[in-house]
Amino acid sequence: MTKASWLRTMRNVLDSYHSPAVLIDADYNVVATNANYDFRFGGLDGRGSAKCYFLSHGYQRPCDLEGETCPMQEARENGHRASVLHIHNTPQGKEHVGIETIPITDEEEQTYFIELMTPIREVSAEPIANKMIGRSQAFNELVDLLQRVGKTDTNVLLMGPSGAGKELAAQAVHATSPRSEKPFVTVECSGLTDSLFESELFGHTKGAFTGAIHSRTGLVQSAQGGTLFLDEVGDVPLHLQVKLLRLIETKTFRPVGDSKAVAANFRLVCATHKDLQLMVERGEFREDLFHRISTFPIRLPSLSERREDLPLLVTSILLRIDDKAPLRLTDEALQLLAQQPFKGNVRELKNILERAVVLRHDDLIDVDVIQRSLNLMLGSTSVSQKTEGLTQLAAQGLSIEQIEQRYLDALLQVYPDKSRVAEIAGCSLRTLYRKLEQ
Ligand SMILES: Nc1ncnc2c1ncn2[C@@H]1O[C@H](COP(=O)(O)OP(=O)(O)OP(=O)(O)O)[C@@H](O)[C@H]1O
Repeated sequence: MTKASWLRTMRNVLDSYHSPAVLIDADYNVVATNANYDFRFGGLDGRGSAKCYFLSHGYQRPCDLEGETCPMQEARENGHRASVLHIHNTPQGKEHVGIETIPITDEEEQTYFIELMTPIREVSAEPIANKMIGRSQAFNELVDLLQRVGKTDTNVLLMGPSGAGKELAAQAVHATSPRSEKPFVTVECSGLTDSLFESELFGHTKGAFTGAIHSRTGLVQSAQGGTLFLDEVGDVPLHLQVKLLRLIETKTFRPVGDSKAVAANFRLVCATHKDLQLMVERGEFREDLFHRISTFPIRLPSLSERREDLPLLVTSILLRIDDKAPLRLTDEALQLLAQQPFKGNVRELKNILERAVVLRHDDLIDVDVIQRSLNLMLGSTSVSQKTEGLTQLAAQGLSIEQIEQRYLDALLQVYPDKSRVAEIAGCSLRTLYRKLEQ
């Protein structure tokens, strides 16, 4: 077979793939593309060939010399498939793409590589209002893990500081999974009291207890076929953890008041900002449950570990706040933001920007407005002053519940908006109302 006819055959092979695919020679030249690649990425544009690193990234030299992993090099060295996550330039802007590189040889024993590309839709490298956003190395490593585990049915434990995006990451795992067409159900574990735990999770029959006028479907049943997301799993009290363990181990549950066990079918994703391993050592979290839920642990980077993403996040959040007005920050305003420690991560950034939008004079937000927005937060030190004497309260012999009530009362005196209070207290609005009723 001549080289030309071998290449023709390879084009047919590429066309048999549903995803964008290219054929690359050992010298980084893309020598053939399939129709899907041409449609999404613009093709070779009449050129016989082009360097893969130039086509995908605009680089003048191979990716590894630009500080990125080159899947082709790995495939060449190991002689088997290699996969990485890259950000590619496309006619639609920068896009996260999963790349799988397969080494092959032609009849003259020359090595070529087939590269299959899977555009990753759950995240974005461009400012978009409602997606998980980022471009930094730390973010890309996170996306790579979410994608890999997303395709399986493995239990995932998302760890990381508050406001870093654990819930968004859980949704990305679900959206990547074969269960994506089924429900994604969140269980807010903080604030689940003894009496609520079972009826919330497992549901109850009519008349199961006083006040159970109707039967009720539990969250586990609602997640049937889909993903059950246990948020703040570290907040489940020790004596209730055994019930969770039983559910996870047996994949069955019994609605309150029902004698029959029901089969549960869900994929488990948990999240926590607590150090569960330390809690296990202290006897605050069951070791068997910890091992069950942490099959695939993923640590989310804090915002300070991915500061390069700040400008992109700012644009996306401004778009989310108002997609009609072309809101922007001056360079000086962005610099002031970049100096903030962001202990509250993306959620804190969002709050600063929301306040700035309220305070702004026009669509270009300047440094003074950002400073005023930051000052408003500093002004809320009255909250910490009000809550400072917690240890004294404990010394008075008050229970955790009583201290919690005082904390919430202090927050309510400063913030009339209960959603804001729930956000600061780190619980859902529903949980806040429940606690206030108590
Ligand atoms: N990468 C991201 N891109 C865009 N928005 C983000 C990103 N990460 C987080 N956010 C936003 O920040 C806020 C907090 O995110 P999320 O609730 O997922 O954090 P969390 O880690 O689950 O917080 P907590 O531990 O307090 O529950 C949300 O409004 C979310 O949309």
